[in-house]
Amino acid sequence: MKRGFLTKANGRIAQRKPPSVGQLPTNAQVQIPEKDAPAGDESMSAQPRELEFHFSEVCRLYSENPYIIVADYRLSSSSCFLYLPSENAGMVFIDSLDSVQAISTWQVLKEPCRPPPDLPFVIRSSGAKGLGMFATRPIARGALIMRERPVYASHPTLSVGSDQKHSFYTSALAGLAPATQAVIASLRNAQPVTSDVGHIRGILITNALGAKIPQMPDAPPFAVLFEHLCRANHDCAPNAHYGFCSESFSGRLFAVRSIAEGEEITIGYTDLTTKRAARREHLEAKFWFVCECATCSLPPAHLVESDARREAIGKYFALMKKGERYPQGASLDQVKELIIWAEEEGLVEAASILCISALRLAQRDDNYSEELKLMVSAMNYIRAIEGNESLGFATLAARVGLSAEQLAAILDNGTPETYDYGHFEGLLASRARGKAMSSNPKLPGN
Ligand SMILES: C[S@@+](CC[C@H](N)C(=O)[O-])C[C@H]1O[C@@H](n2cnc3c(N)ncnc32)[C@H](O)[C@@H]1O
Repeated sequence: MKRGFLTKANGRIAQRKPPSVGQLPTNAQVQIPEKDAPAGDESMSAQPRELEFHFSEVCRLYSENPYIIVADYRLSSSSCFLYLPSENAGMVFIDSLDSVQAISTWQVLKEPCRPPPDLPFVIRSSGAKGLGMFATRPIARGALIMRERPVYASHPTLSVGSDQKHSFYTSALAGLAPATQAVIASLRNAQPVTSDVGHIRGILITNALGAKIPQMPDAPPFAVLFEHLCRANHDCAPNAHYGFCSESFSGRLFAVRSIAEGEEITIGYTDLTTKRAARREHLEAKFWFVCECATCSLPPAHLVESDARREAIGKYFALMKKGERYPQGASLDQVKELIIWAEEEGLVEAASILCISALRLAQRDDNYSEELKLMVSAMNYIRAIEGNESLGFATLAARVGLSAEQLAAILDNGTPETYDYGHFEGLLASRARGKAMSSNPKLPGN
C-alpha cells in the first residue's frame, strides 16, 4: 500500500501533486489517544498511537478532472465515490457518482472561506466533556463566533459493509492534505469500550454535524467534520446555534444570547423540546454521553415544570403540518405563552419558530399591533440564529420593504422599547388597506 497521493487507475499509477492547504496549520506528526480518557479523569489518557490514512489497493482513480476516486471497487453499490476538490486538498466528499460529479461543478467551493479575524474563543479542557470552546471576551447576542469549511462531508446513508469499513474510511481520508488528516485524527473519539465501530467511525459518530444542501433537495443532510466547530459541547439550553450556509459551503456558529468572557460556548445536539429522559436517551445512544447540564440537573420539582414546558412546545411543533406555520385551531394567546416558556427554558431556536407561527396567527386574526411586535421579535430571533446575511433575515426585511442592511441598522440602533415602529407600520397599514380594498373594491385607495 502506498501512502498519500498515489493510486492505481486501470493498471497505471496516477500521481497527484498535493495542492496547497491555504489557511490550515501544518502539523506533521499525528498523535492520538486510542480512546479518550475515562470521564472526569484528564490525566489517564490511553497510550497515544499514530493514525495513518492510506489509499487502499481497492481504490481506483475514476477521473482526474474532476478528481474522483472509487473508494472501494469491491462494494456492491455504486455509492462510494470520493471527490477531492483539486483547489483544496483540505476537503473530501463521499457520495454517489452523480452527486460527486454535481458537487465538482459548485463554484462556491473555489471561493475561499476564511474564519472571522480575531476569534473570540479558545479550545481548552471542559473537564469530563473533554475539550470545549470558551469565550475569551464577551460575545454579543447575534454575533458570528465562527465560520469554517468542513474538512470532510459524506452522504449519511451510505452503507458500507463491516469488513470494508476500515479501508473505505482510511481511503477517503488519505486524499486529504496531511494537515487536514491531522485535524481529523485529533478529534475526539468518545465510543465506549463496548462499541466495535472502529476508530475512524468513532471519530465520525462523535463529531459529525449536519449540512443540508439546497442543490440536493431530496438528499438527507451531509455528515460534516470541522476543525473548530466540532469542539462545541452540548447543552440543553445552548448559548450558540450551529447552522450550515450552503451559499458559502461553510458551517457557522452564532451567539443566540450574550456570552460572558470565560463562559463555555455550547450548542444543542438533540431535540430540546422533549423531556430530560428522552434527551438523555438519545444523547447516550447517539453520542455516548449522559448529559449533566444545568437543565438536566434541576431539582425534581423544577425538572417536572421544565419537562412539561418543553413537551408542550414539542407537541405544538408536531401538530404543525409540513409547510404550515400554525396548527389548525391554534390561538395566538396559546403560542405567546409557549414563546415565554421557550425563552425561559433557553430555547432560542424554538422561540424563533414559535414567534413566526404567532406572527401568522396575528395576521390571520387581523391583529395588526400584535403582528407588528411579533414581526420585530422574529427579526431579532432570526438574526441571532442565522445572522444578518441569512436568507431568513433578508426575507423578513423584504416583508417590510427594506434591505437586510437597512433592517439590521434599524435593529442595531435601538431596542424593542425604542425602535421607530413607523418603519414597519407604514407597510402593514398599506397591506391592511390593500386587504380591505380587495374585499370591498369601492373603498377609496387613500
Ligand atoms: C463533538 S464532540 C465535542 C467536543 C469534545 N468534547 C472534544 O473533546 O473534542 C462530542 C463529544 O463531546 C462530549 N460531550 C459533548 N457535550 C457533552 C456534555 N454536555 N456532557 C458530557 N459530554 C459531552 C461527548 O463525549 C460527545 O460525544
